[in-house]
Amino acid sequence: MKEHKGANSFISERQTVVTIGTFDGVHAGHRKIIERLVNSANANNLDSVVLTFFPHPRMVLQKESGIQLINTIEERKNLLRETGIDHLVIHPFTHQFSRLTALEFVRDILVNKLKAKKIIIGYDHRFGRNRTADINDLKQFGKDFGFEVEEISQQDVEQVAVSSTKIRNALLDGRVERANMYLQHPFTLKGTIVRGRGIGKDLGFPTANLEVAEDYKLIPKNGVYVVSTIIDGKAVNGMMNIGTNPTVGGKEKTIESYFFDLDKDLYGKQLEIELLVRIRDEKKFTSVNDLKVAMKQDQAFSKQYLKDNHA
Ligand SMILES: Cc1cc2nc3c(=O)[nH]c(=O)nc-3n(C[C@H](O)[C@H](O)[C@H](O)COP(=O)(O)O)c2cc1C
Ligand SMILES: Nc1ncnc2c1ncn2[C@@H]1O[C@H](COP(=O)(O)OP(=O)(O)O)[C@@H](O)[C@H]1O
Repeated sequence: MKEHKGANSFISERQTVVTIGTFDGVHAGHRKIIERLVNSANANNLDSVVLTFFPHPRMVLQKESGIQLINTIEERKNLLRETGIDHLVIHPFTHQFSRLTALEFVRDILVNKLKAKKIIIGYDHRFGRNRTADINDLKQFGKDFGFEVEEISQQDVEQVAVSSTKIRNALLDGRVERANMYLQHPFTLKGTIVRGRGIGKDLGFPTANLEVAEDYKLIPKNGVYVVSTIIDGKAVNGMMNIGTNPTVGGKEKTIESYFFDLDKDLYGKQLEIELLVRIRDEKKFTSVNDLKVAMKQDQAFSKQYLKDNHA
């Protein structure tokens, strides 16, 4: 997969078949559409192109919406790489870009830059300034400019939309097993290990604090989770707490993990941590000792869960 930082720097030998979308989560439904794209490209001797926008249009046009995405752009890129597409075009979505008319978008971007011979698109897709154009306009443009339009049916579009929403809702509810089932891969949190308040070691459970740089990344519901990651090339399991540490008078929301059978300085490391299942709510215990007891129970639960489900 070749990555292009915008349609302007796109180069390909052959003409292309293009699909347009956010593909947040790159879940089962997205994979079906992308499979159609790749098969169509192969059958017609075309290159397959996914055109996506970043920042997400709502991050630019409705800043206050506080949009939360399942994937950061980096994660989305890595997941799309596995699907076998030839090109990923990440076009910068700016106010200026949003002012392009439908004609300008089709002619200048899809036809002239991306060399589209075919476009696979949802029946309800709208585009161009103020989203004025629809799929019938696109079909008419196709006649004018010589490309074909393949429509994704209402049923298929709804399935995709529903599952993105379902995944977000499941994560916000802490139902990560359910989310992972829809995703067909584990939901992850990726970031840098930073210093906390240094209380963990005293508790007997040193916890690596994960700082996620992207403010638009969806963070699942507060609580305790069984997790898995790779540290220095080795698979490591552990348990994570997302919350404010009320027992020790914390205020800020932190994401911290204790990893089993590991004793290593992790400060500054980049980790991508898979969330597997939620164990319980975060609680305000009456003593640090009660917290310790709970964490020992969490550890026992996690190990049993990993044994049963993650051998
Ligand atoms: C598995 C796990 C479960 C936790 N559960 C709770 C909890 O229920 N309530 C709470 O106040 N803190 C909880 N914590 C957070 C601890 O209070 C935290 O690890 C400790 O304050 C260390 O913070 P530090 O790394 O910033 O020093 C939990 C941490 C882990 C790793
Ligand atoms: N098994 C482990 N799991 C998590 N962190 C560990 C482990 N062993 C050592 N560490 C180190 O200990 C640090 C956490 O210790 P802690 O006392 O909780 O301090 P802090 O408040 O800075 O997170 C981690 O960031 C990591 O560098």
